[in-house]
Amino acid sequence: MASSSENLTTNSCISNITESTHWKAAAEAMSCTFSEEVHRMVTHFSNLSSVNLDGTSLTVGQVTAIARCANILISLDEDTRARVDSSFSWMAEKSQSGTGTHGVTTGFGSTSNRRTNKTSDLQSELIRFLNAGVMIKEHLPVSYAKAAILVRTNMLMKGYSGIRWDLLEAMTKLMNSNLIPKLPLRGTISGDLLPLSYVAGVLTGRQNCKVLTPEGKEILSTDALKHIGIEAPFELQAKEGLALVNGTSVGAAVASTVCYDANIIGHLSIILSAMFCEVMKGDPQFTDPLSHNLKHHPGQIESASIMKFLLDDSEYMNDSLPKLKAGRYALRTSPQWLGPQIEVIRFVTHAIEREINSVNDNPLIDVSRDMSVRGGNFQGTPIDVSMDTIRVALAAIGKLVFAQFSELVCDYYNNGLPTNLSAGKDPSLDYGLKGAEVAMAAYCSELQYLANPVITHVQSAEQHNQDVNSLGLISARMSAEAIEVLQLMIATYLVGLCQAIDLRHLEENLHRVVKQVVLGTAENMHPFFKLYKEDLIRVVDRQPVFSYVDDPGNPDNKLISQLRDILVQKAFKGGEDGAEALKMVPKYQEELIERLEDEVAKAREQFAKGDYAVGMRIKKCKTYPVYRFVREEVGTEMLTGEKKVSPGEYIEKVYDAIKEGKIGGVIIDCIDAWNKRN
Ligand SMILES: N[C@@H](Cc1ccccc1)C(=O)O
Repeated sequence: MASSSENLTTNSCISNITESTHWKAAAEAMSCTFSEEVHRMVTHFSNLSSVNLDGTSLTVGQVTAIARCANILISLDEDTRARVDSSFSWMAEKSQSGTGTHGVTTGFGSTSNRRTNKTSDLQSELIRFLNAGVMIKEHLPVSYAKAAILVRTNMLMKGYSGIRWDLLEAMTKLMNSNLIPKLPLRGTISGDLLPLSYVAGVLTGRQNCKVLTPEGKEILSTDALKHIGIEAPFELQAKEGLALVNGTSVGAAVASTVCYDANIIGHLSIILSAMFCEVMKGDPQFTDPLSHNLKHHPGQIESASIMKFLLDDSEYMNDSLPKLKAGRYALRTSPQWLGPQIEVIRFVTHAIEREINSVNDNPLIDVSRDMSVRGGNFQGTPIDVSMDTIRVALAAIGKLVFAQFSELVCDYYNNGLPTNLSAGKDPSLDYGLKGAEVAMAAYCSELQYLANPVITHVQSAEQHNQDVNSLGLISARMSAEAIEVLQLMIATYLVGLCQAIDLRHLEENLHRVVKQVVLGTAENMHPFFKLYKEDLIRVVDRQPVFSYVDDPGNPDNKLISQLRDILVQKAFKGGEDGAEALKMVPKYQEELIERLEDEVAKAREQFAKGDYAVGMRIKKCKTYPVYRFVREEVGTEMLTGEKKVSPGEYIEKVYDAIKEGKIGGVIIDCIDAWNKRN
């Protein structure tokens, strides 16, 4: 993705590039499917062992991998060295010539009317006064700080900032040794001046700037520098302080990880909607391409196509058990709902990928034109707008997950599954996922609250010099929080879906036994009963197993009463034979009850031991990787009141596995064939 805009920001003849070139590059970067892009992103993330920074080709997958893994080696692309060096030399020369360059020989921001020729001292003072953060209780998580340094280094490679190569090398060595400057969590508005000033503080050996070791120990900046072979801290030269701090790298780094996770969640929610259709025994017609092609939104079309692919020969769609007539909106319109969200996620991801490969410094040095240019690329509006927007999409996905989960756990909607999805023998002592349902509502509410925009909260700052400022990092942090909450919802939902799949399996096994008992008992009665076998089977097939199976011996349960009714009706119309058969109905009922109690109990025991008369449908489904992940890779089982394991114990395990990045592979396993098919 980044590669398609490659060179648009490094070309020395930038003025020759027309506006439309960039729109074209942005559009062309979207020419593959969302799935292909997610596939590539996950592969970047999972197989990364090294990254060579050249200022143009960094991806959100790479940033996320480096944020989260300690052993990815970062190097600087030697081919870019000449341009970095020449911008530094240009600045060094000009700083002596007495021309006023903002932040080089003048003061900063609203105070740029001041003048000095002590260019090095000015940069030290910049870092000192920007070290205004507080880190006693909280600081920016180390993973984000590392990603921020990565993104900053990448942008400095572009050669418009007037910074020494040695400083870039020092930043790279710090990252490779996992010695990460401690940055404040809060205090940034447009450019990430405050947090980045602590990176500069470490490089210049400031005593208040600390570094965190891989073991989480806090060490002095000077000790960290010694560790990477730098005995004397750097003395910043003209413009170098500004080059380090005046930009969007921290917000862009956090936003990169948000985009990575959002792509995974966005894609997963398409797969989970198909799985929802399977366990609900929904009608898959909602995936028919006609609807989607006629609406012609690419995200919707792709979502529906993936769902159709997953459902086309799904074992759940092909059995004889009752189907949902028309799914509710959370199922039937899931492609319409998810399509726009993945379009937003994609668009945002591309914007963030442009940002991490952009020049977001000020002032800029154009050696080719022998001038510096004052502008405002530190303004992180692309980050704020992207992160505000993605949060709305995340909230909408969460809403869908909530709606699907709510249908699934309620027997009024779930097409024959037990209420609360409780799987125990005695529903009065098993409330299944009721607690998880409550938690889900809490998560969903928090997520919707987080969807509020940040950009509407801008204050005019720094004596009205920064009278609009983008708050990119704040918005990225809020989005990272939204991701956390949504991941909790997804983990909870996954446990619910797998519970439902196991219940369908139990249902089938019990259904088989009930059918045998109903017919077997009829066989032993009056021959008349045999004539009505089909009717008896129809009753068994239509009546959901879980509506009677917890109390199979109760003569008033729905199965027994319907069987009795049908036999009585038929007997009344059956002449002499019927009259005789009618007398047998009480006996049939008595025997049926006795055998059902016995056989159902036995079948339950057998099922609990993993001895299945009817195999697992899910194993033959294209969504099986999801089930396998939750049950085998994570290590969970069907929950029952009898087993004493609480839902939270399993949800936590699933959440943990998601956090470890394991769900990406599950998505690839599910849609690999779909990707290849295209
Ligand atoms: N971001 C400001 C520079 C600045 C630095 C430090 C404090 C205030 C302002 C600019 O480039 O215009």
